Amino acid sequence: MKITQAERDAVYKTIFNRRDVRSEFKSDTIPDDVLMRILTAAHHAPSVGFMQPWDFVIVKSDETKQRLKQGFLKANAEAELLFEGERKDQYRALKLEGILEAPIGICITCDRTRTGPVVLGRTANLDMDLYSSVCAVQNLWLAARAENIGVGWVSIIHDEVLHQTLGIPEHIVPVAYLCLGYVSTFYEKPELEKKGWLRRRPLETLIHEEQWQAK
Ligand SMILES: Cc1cc2c(cc1C)N(C[C@H](O)[C@H](O)[C@H](O)COP(=O)(O)O)c1[nH]c(=O)[nH]c(=O)c1N2
Repeated sequence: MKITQAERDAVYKTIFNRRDVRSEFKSDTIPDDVLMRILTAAHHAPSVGFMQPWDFVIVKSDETKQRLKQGFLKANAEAELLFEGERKDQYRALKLEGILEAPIGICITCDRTRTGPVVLGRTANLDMDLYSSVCAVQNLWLAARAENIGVGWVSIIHDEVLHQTLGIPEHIVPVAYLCLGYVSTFYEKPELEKKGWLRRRPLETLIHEEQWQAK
């Protein structure tokens, strides 16, 4: 199957216009068939040895979201202490999650035992299963963008909060907690860039010919 030029352009358009969304969620429900398309895209991510180590925990209730929000507030208060001076003020002014506003939360996990102790491709580096679940996150993020649905990754929360709140078994790793919803707007640039936190690095400073060079 050959990808046409228009289809190629649509893929790049989706990649370049994907954003991390925190503040612009609308309360509109995501229809089940749309959610299933997005989850199916996540489930078609590459995985080491075709291990498919992911599960998807879907969060819709206010009660669960409130508990997760408390977890965020605690972790965020700890995070604030790590920044100093002006940077701390800047950090405090950022909104870094949309847990309550987003109609749906999805926790993508990694079952490190899924296909037994020896997995094709995971023999030299055991973390390949985690990387596989991250591939599912990215597929979900891009598929959601193609559906005009925003996604925000909330990592300022301790794993134990996700384990306890979502009943995730101990041997399963919560890889990502994602907030999903239709949005009022997608920013053209990363919000952290827009708000002066960091800028995109020039690509040419990140490309190394043959050998890694300090740049
Ligand atoms: C692993 C990981 C974890 C997080 C994020 C991303 C990733 C990949 N990002 C989003 C991040 O800030 C964002 O991707 C960058 O700022 C670039 O912006 P765009 O995604 O291009 O809009 C993110 N954003 C946020 O507001 N709170 C968070 O806890 C996190 N955590």
